[in-house]
Amino acid sequence: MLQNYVSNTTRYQYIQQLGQGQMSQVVLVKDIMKNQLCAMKIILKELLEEPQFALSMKREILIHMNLNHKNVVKLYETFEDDNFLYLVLEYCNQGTLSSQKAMFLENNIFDCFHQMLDGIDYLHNNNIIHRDIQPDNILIDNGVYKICDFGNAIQLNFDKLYISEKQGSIDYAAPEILQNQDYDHKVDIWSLGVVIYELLHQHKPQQEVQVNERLNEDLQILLYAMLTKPFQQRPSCKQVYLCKWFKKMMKQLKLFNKYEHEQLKTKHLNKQIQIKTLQNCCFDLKQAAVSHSNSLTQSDSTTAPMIPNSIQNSTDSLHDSIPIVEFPANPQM
Ligand SMILES: Nc1ncnc2c1ncn2[C@@H]1O[C@H](COP(=O)(O)OP(=O)(O)OP(=O)(O)O)[C@@H](O)[C@H]1O
Repeated sequence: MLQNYVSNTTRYQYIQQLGQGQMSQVVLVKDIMKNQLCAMKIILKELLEEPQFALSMKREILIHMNLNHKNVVKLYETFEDDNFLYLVLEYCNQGTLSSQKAMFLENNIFDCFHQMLDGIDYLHNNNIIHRDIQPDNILIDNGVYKICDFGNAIQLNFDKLYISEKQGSIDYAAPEILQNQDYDHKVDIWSLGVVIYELLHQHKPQQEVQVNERLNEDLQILLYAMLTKPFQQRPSCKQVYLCKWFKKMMKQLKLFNKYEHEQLKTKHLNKQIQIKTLQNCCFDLKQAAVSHSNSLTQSDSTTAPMIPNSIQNSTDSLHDSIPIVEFPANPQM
């Protein structure tokens, strides 16, 4: 039967069924024009008469079609005929994270962890909260982890920072969602924390989170932080990138940590500003000292100005501690 649906569209050639969602069929097709395999999600249009589902489909398409990131499944195009709505997606040849048989241990969890974080960080930077991060919604293609299923996602307006709509799978949903409280993008950090916890422990965290004490201490700290119930205290994506375990792992694997880079740049800049401020302050003091000594020795203009040692020492010690800083030529000197 599915073969007939797909043959309605001449561009896509049916190959086989990939899976079945609650409201859709997903099939593998070949895009004849691009000579490329794609996953096609086929939705019976009758189902769109249900307002909640229609809203979720609309959101899914509107949000998903504008996304472009390595760790997010691409939505190539959508079209419809009399009976069906079609979503043509990037095909992921290893199925979902939930279907993986591989064991995840401390030494191989980072690969999947940082890829999912990269995808979530991209969404958050575009004001999108996925709200349903769970193993069924992570697809894998040649070892690349990709977030899919934007049916629960929401794009925040600049004026609306907190929402209270109940969404996502209960098992992975943050406490603030389950308790009908206001929430923000940190709900995705909680869900990612549950996914990683589950991969490492083979069960979901209990009410009182207990991380395996044999795991690396810095990873334990990170998991506890991600699974912190008050979301104000839970880290953002950026804070996860900047935690000790992540920085260490990224360095070890020679991966570029953009937030660490940014942090170092800011630190360096701040030091330069601090030095320049201090320097200017020193120059002012030197000027003051010059004027002061001039006023004391008005009758003897050849006397060298008295510059307090403490000021000289302070500039010397700054030079010692930060050798990279170049002092600008100062006409007052
Ligand atoms: N891009 C893809 N590449 C490969 N397989 C896919 C792809 N998209 C979906 N699948 C397969 O189809 C199954 C169903 O897809 P999906 O969960 O997106 O449907 P759904 O209708 O959104 O489901 P639900 O309503 O339960 O969330 C997935 O579990 C997966 O096995």
